[in-house]
Amino acid sequence: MSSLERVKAGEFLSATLDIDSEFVGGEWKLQSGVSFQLRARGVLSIEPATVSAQTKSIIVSSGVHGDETGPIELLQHLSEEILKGQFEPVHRLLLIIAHPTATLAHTRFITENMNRLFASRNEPINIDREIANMLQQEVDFFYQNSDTLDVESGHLLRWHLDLHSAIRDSAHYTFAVSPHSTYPTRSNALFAFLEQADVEAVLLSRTDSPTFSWYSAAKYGAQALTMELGRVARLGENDLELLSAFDAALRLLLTSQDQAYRWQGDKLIVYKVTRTLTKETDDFQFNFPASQANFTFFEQGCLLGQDQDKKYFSLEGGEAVVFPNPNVALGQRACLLVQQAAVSSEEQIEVI
Ligand SMILES: O=C(O)CCC(=O)N[C@@H](CCC(=O)O)C(=O)O
Ligand SMILES: [Zn+2]
Repeated sequence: MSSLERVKAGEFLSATLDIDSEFVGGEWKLQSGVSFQLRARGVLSIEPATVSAQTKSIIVSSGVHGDETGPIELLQHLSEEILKGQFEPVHRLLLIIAHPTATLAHTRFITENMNRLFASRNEPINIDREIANMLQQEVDFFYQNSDTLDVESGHLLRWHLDLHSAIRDSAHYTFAVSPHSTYPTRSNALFAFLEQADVEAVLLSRTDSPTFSWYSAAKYGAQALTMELGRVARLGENDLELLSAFDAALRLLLTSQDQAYRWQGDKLIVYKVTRTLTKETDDFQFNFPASQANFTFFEQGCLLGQDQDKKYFSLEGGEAVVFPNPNVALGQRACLLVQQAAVSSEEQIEVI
């Protein structure tokens, strides 16, 4: 069976992972009127039977880091039901299983961390760069054929949920990073979604980053999030029960014309990113173990790490560390430092 035939039969994941077979794309439609386009390996676009001024354009991506497989399994289940006509989205949808070569190799990436390759188009010198370029083009195509805003309600129509799993312990089992954008991408609807998905915390980034969710937020004003959904495990060994609240909230998002529920400012913990520490030299080191859990809090004045003669101390009010990794490439983020923040719960969420 060709990759196209396998996807049509509901096997989006196994067709994507069969990298030795030639890729065959194509378009087709179900009797319900839902139509599909297999645009590239791991990129499946789905159009609802009818489109209106309220129709959202939602990207759900997984596997940007190849070994973060829980979200990949979740997308396989969702896509299978859509492909078999058992679940019908009412919005435009782009499903992505991003990096099959890294997934097959059980690694985060092959040569370069792909989630640092979305600042601009890359010179295509390795597979991570080639895929990042292809994904940028697919996002361009998907959003360029869509409206940003439902003018009547003022609701944003572009969404991008980039699904990951954390590689270390975390005080919050699920959390999200909201990338910086000059567009108003932090809507009440987005925060209501996070709360419904039982996501425990959200980090508000205040500077540009070269990540996939940043690309959609910064270039297209999409309500984009990098979502950390639990811990890394091998493909087939994920307990998807732990992601059932997220799955339910996603399905609700895909099938509701509009969201009645509003975020009132409770439950979800909001952090602002105070600093991004960048590894400048090979001497960069943390003053805590490499396995330190995400959101470990340091009182003001603690020595967090150093890079040659530069020393990093926690700021006034203390700071918590997220994604600490001293082994990143030079010039890349070694960790985020965050502080809890009070925010307004109006139409757009702002730090008070
Ligand atoms: O658990 C970790 O240390 C890394 C998990 C991960 O892949 N996180 C993303 C976050 C991206 C963002 O800041 O939006 C990453 O590092 O790419
Ligand atoms: Zn990741």
